[in-house]
Amino acid sequence: MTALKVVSSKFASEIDQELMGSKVGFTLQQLMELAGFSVAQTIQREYPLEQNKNKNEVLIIVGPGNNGGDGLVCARHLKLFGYNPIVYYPIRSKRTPFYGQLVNQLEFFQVPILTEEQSTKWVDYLKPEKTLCIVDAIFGFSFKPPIREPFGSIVAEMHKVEDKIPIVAVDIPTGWDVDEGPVAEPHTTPRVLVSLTVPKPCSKFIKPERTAHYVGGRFIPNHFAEKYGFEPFPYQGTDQVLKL
Ligand SMILES: NC(=O)C1=CN([C@@H]2O[C@H](COP(=O)(O)OP(=O)(O)OC[C@H]3O[C@@H](n4cnc5c(N)ncnc54)[C@H](O)[C@@H]3O)[C@@H](O)[C@H]2O)[C@@H](O)CC1
Ligand SMILES: [K+]
Repeated sequence: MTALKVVSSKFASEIDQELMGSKVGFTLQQLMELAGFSVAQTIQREYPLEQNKNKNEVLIIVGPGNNGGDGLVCARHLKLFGYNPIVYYPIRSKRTPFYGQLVNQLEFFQVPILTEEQSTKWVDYLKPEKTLCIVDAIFGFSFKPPIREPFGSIVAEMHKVEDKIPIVAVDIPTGWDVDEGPVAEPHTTPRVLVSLTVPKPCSKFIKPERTAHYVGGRFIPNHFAEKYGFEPFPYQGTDQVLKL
């Protein structure tokens, strides 16, 4: 058990900017690949296929920003791990051509992405007998409540099924205020939270008996963590995630 250390939404975005600034020089693509990979690795730890013989579907709900991008990457890795990911991507980002490339990769990997027509019936893809978990890649640390449509209705539907089908939240449980936690409706309560780089303050509101907490996105050196005032996480070996 590691002492929980958090950074505010303001620091989280500063960390991002510094990593992708001219001095350090990471690209968004590099960080997103590791972030999405770490979410897929967490799912493999929490819901191994060997222990879930008749279930292999994972519904990945993808939002319009970088949190959504992490979800697209996660879907590709899950497919490689032997899962059957299905992607629901209601508002496709045009922010950079990179999102289109991630979608092309999913098509290449034969990962289904719900069409506009299928999207109206996306809840039909939530089947407790088949769906291992839902990946909440809707919003991350740039979310500001109140939630706008169509995501308000989507989150309300997720909340209805969350006791039957576990939700794995990427970085922030969607609907939660990044610093204040589950203060607004609608919101979901995940079974698993994967904090990226370092947990955000809202993670203090998760209940350990309900939600397993992992940190992933293993891409910063120890001196950088210390500069932002948090202890480096003791990842083991080649692991991309650490259960807190
Ligand atoms: N260093 C890191 O930790 C990394 C973070 N990444 C991911 O990037 C995320 C942050 O990405 P972004 O800054 O793109 O932001 P988000 O993905 O959190 O969300 C931004 C999008 O949400 C919309 N939005 C915000 N509030 C809304 C509301 N109330 N209703 C409806 N739409 C709303 C915005 O218009 C924008 O399109 C992180 O949480 C993490 O998942 C990774 O992709 C890369 C590395
Ligand atoms: K999320």
